[in-house]
Amino acid sequence: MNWDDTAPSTEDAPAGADRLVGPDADGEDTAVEAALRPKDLAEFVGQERVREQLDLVLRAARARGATADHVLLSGAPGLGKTTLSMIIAAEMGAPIRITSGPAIQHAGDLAAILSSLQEGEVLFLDEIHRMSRPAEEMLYMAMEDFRVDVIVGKGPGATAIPLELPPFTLVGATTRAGLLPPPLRDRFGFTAHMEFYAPAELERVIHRSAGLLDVEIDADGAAEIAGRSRGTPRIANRLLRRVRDYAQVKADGLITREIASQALGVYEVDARGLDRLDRAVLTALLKLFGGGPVGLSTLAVAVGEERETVEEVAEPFLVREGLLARTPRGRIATPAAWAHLGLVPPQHQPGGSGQQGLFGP
Ligand SMILES: Nc1ncnc2c1ncn2[C@@H]1O[C@H](COP(=O)(O)OP(=O)(O)OP(=O)(O)O)[C@@H](O)[C@H]1O
Ligand SMILES: [Mg+2]
Repeated sequence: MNWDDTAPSTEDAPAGADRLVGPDADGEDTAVEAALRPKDLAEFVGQERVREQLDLVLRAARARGATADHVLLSGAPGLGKTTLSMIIAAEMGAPIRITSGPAIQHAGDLAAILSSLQEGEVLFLDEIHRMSRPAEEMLYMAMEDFRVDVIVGKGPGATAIPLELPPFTLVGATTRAGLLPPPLRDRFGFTAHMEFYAPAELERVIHRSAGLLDVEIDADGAAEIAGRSRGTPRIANRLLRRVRDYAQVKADGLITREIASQALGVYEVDARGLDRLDRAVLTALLKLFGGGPVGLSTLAVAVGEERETVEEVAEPFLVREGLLARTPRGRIATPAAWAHLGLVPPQHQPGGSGQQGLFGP
């Protein structure tokens, strides 16, 4: 049993990975994302500050005829980190090599990759926070001095053979910048913090994807999907595909506000982007516990889910949306939660417990 609330979850098969509004890529996403990825900075929607800063970094490097500084991309899943890494390579006219932290368990794995890089190449290291310690230490030196020490042999006879590397650009991506050791974080010349997207930006993502997928959609239809996409382009693209199916089967193909709303109703994604699990958690909190405070375990039992599922799959978005708050005394619902589910909070009488409306006579 895991009593440590701050322990990172195992990320191999995240609970809720099959949700329509889940932030992680599913099999279908993987197949279509390549086609929907913006190819250069100009096509990349939103993230104005990141785009402007990155544009300067890349332009300056190009003007100097140099390899760009190492870049760290941090942000929630589905916000465009992989996409940006490919854009960095494209903008630099450089090839890109793609690997990930979990794939590099031994320092030797990293040495093999580093020593085969071409000059100027972009090395994309996804989930960089999940690299092993020895590999991480090798990376420090590679990033700073473009050199690695390859250890040959074992025990007292082991020797370190220095190996020069061509200059390269490391692009690291992480959903948890806080887990990166400071010496690693400090070796990046530029860190881009990716934010959730505003509805208007998601509308642009949706119109762009609709064009590429040859789907007809009007402005209101795009706005309706954007409002349910939880600030995440990956979710926007996924909802667009489901609404397209509905529009083809049930209507003439054109996505209007009404069609989008009906389609996402079928998939139980509500006007604010909550799905069935999110609403079950909120409903239990409001109806069974008068809005809380209630402990996580009790809440999980009430909705028939694992504690971790409620905590890691449902709660982050509910907290972000200001519908639920985690307090030392337990989970509580905010006034916005009552309003969203169309329920009336129990009367708060002076000096009363606040639960009399539900539990009183
Ligand atoms: N700014 C953007 N403009 C247009 N489309 C975008 C943008 N950002 C992301 N997308 C689209 O969203 C999808 C997911 O993006 P991407 O794979 O880059 O996310 P990620 O941050 O790498 O996610 P993960 O953390 O799961 O690896 C892609 O299909 C991409 O086309
Ligand atoms: Mg990615």
